[in-house]
Amino acid sequence: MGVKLNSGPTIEINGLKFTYPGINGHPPPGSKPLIEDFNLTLNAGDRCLLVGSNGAGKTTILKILGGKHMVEPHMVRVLGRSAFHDTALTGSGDLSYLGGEWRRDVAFAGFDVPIQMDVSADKLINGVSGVDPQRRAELIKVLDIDLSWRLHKVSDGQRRRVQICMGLLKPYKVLLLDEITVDLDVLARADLLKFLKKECEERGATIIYATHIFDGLEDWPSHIAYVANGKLQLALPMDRVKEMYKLSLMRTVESWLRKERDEERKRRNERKAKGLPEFEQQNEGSSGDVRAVNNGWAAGRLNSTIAGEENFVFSSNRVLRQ
Ligand SMILES: Nc1ncnc2c1ncn2[C@@H]1O[C@H](COP(=O)(O)OP(=O)(O)OP(=O)(O)O)[C@@H](O)[C@H]1O
Repeated sequence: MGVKLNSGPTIEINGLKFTYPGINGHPPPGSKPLIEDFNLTLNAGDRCLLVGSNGAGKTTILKILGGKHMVEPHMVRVLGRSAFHDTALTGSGDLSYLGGEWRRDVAFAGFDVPIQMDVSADKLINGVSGVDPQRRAELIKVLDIDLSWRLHKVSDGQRRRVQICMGLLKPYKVLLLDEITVDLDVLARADLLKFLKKECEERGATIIYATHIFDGLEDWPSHIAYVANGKLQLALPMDRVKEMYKLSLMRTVESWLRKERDEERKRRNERKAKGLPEFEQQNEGSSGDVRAVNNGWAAGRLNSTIAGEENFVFSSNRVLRQ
């Protein structure tokens, strides 16, 4: 549930629209946006799971939030600022993004160090200045890191632990995680998730976590956001999801993705029957409709094919049926 440390939302996505630029740096003429009509509001303490099928747009959304792609400043506000235009947000460590290119490198003293190079965990982790020694020690313990590890000689999972430790050293206010736990063993993943939850509950951090791995996540998120074809299909507090679906998290998400896939197949067959190309031009056409309301809450009309024609407003701790 949201911790009332900050006044106002920590993350606000308002009518986000985004198209990847073509080779000339501009969106190809006539192309449909990859992300469209996307609205989401999160508060301090919220832990939002971002789910969706491969290619749904999760990484793109996280990268936009992380200031890696330019969008109009009003479309994405992190801690009340535009992540792309206000570089101090990431520079200060208030906003941290772990994913994408980060998977190949470790940010170290202003440089990106390839994670396979011959350098010790000690040098990397203790080489970052301005870090609270207690926080550093806690992270080393949580991730069970041996400081004598040399990055080029350890396993993928051990390297990943060092990398995650580096990414969490500064006490971020907003953390964007793009599936970072794939290499971790069950224990390391469970301990990390517990640490991240504590960060939200005690410090009021806000986390968005995009993942396909639901093991051990049952009681982790406070909210879940489901994206399909670049559109937000559903955004709800977890309590509400459990109440509505009465299934495990994995089975719930599975049911959404199955419906989405079946509908997509049906659409393709209909197109074929009409003599149209089976696959639509990328991001052409979409379904779902979500809008923001003025008081900073997000309102979502669930895609009728997913959960029936119902309207919900969610804040960090309650759902109102409209
Ligand atoms: N740099 C790029 N240029 C053009 N299109 C891109 C680029 N990166 C991603 N895309 C396209 O954007 C769509 C969404 O990709 P994205 O990586 O955001 O999906 P995702 O939901 O994170 O998928 P996954 O679960 O597989 O990681 C895909 O169709 C992909 O092909």
